[in-house]
Amino acid sequence: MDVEMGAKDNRCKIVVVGDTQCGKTALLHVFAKESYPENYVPTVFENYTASFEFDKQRIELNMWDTSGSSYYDNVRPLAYPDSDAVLLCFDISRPDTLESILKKGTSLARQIGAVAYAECTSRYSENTVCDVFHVATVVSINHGRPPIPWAGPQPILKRISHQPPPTHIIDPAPKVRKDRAKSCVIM
Ligand SMILES: Nc1nc2c(ncn2[C@@H]2O[C@H](COP(=O)(O)OP(=O)(O)OP(=O)(O)O)[C@@H](O)[C@H]2O)c(=O)[nH]1
Repeated sequence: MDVEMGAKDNRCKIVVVGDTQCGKTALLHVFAKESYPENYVPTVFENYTASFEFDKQRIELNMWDTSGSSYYDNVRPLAYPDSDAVLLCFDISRPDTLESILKKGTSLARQIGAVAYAECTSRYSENTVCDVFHVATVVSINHGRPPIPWAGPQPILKRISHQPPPTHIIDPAPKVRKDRAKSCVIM
């Protein structure tokens, strides 16, 4: 996760990438609009905002939803400049989406120094979605450091573990819990 936090305004730009239909829009919709989108509408580019108080600071997240379609491979990178965090998403019930994001995203993750891994289900648990964005926020305001000091007593961060070195991401593969998790995020 690449993090460059504006010290004065606490504004973060978070870009969400991953294969088509892996659940990016649902993730953002649940977090920013507190509702689950029942109908699938393919995204080209979409922006969401959310503001909240975190660790006695006012945080404003500006979240960029991108298309997972290869048709937009050339325009997607236009979203990356100035981002504080890039969420590399995959669908835990579709291993091909993990392979794909690892192929496309591992060099990006290495380049930017990915720091955390989280699972969530937008459909069944808003809390798990909040976990993802809380960790993204923690890492952002910690200037890219993984959320170790936060991982203990706070249930909200329980699911979060350090991302292993990229070569270990697939082996062992993340546990598949099709009933609960849909979207997973490597930050
Ligand atoms: N069961 C389940 N389905 C989900 C979940 N999140 C998204 N979906 C479904 O997966 C489909 C795709 O979701 P989107 O969020 O639109 O996927 P996307 O990654 O934004 O897709 P693109 O715009 O094509 O890149 C939709 O039918 C959603 O209802 C989830 O957590 N659980």
